[in-house]
Amino acid sequence: MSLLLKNASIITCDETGTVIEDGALGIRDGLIDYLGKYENELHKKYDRVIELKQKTIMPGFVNAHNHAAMTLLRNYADDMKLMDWLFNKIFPLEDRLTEEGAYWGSSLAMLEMIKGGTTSYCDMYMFMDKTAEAAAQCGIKASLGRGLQGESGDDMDYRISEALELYRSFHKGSDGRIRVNLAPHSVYTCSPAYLEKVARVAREIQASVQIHLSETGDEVTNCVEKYGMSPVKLADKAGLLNERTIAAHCVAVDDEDMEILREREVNVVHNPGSNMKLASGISPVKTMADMGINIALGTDGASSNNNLDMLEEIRTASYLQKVISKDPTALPVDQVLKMATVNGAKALGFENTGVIREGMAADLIVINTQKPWYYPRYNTKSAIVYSGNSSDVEYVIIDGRLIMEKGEIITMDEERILYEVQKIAERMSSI
Ligand SMILES: CSC[C@H]1O[C@@H](n2cnc3c(O)ncnc32)[C@H](O)[C@@H]1O
Ligand SMILES: [Zn+2]
Repeated sequence: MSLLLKNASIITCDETGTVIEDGALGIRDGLIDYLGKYENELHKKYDRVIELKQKTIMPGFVNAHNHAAMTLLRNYADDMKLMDWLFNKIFPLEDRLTEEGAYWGSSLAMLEMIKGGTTSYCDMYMFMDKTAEAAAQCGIKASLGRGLQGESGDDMDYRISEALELYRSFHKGSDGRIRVNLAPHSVYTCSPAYLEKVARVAREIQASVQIHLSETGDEVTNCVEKYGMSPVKLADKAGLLNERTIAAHCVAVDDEDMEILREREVNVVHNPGSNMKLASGISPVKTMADMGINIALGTDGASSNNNLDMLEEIRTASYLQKVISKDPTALPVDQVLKMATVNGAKALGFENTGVIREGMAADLIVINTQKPWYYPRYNTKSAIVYSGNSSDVEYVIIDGRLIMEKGEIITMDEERILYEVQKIAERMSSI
């Protein structure tokens, strides 16, 4: 079905930050086939026309670091430091996670992401075949990695085998909406030999790699004590760092680390909400972006954030860099919007999304900007970044398909997801 969206402000997130007022956007075969002012009779070329007066179209957000099924652990363990939170609360509860839990927890995350305007995301977790099923049902674009942790021996091979099985079954599935990556968790849960093995396998199949890297000062101190080098240097020595690598966090990085990340063309994912809640620190993303490193944005899992709201991450990212640099020009509107869209698409290897342009995939959201907090309208992009609400997202379109219309999710059963999740959470936490 072809679709024409008309009379909207269109934020393109293109190179020059173009905004088209009273614009029209045509969609055919999943792609944007018209972008510009409404022209007479244009509507006759499309099967359906949606009138969007006072509304704003922009690219869907790309959440470049998440653990979807962790919605099941939302509000389970708060106000703790990373290592205490992870090893004493999260890992033990995750040992009780089942396939069913992963499916419904992932579905809940997708429901929340779609409602907040996210059209693509990256995941590292367990039971990823179940997450892939949920993604296929939802229609969201997803880069999925089975989390890998290991020291040596058989154990490491069994997890990597699972990751390869996931790759064979789902990579480029759902009309290309699902990708599979390799996901070594971190330098503190994987031995150097294990990281080397993952790097070798990734090279063989040309897969993307995602890893938590230098999330805290403690991680760096322990790594230097144990291996005599920083996590970035260790990951580089293992052969893990290249233009297909997604490095989440990069909070505790020094000049040499950042130079390595730049040289290897690593994609860094900034997770300001999680970094603040776990008191991990503030990533020097302005410095890294100024060096030319591709910086994307992510929420991290719902247990360390505690939501999957990309608009909140956008605002937090901008404010945090202004505060630490004492420079209000740090991470201005256009830059932070790109981090949440086109930079994320690049990081995840989704080449055809993140920007509104003819020929690109129609991965779009419509925000109802006819609300008090968007007025007066001097600058639509600023209004969205600094005073917008994710609950104002009314339409979500992915590959030209309506996933949400007037706030109603079309592809998933919202009521059932909430019911199943509550049942599973009660079962998990009561054992
Ligand atoms: C092995 S699957 C992924 C693994 O990552 C854990 N996790 C979630 N958030 C973080 C974070 O901020 N730093 C490190 N690890 C994190 C999650 O609980 C899973 O066990
Ligand atoms: Zn994470």
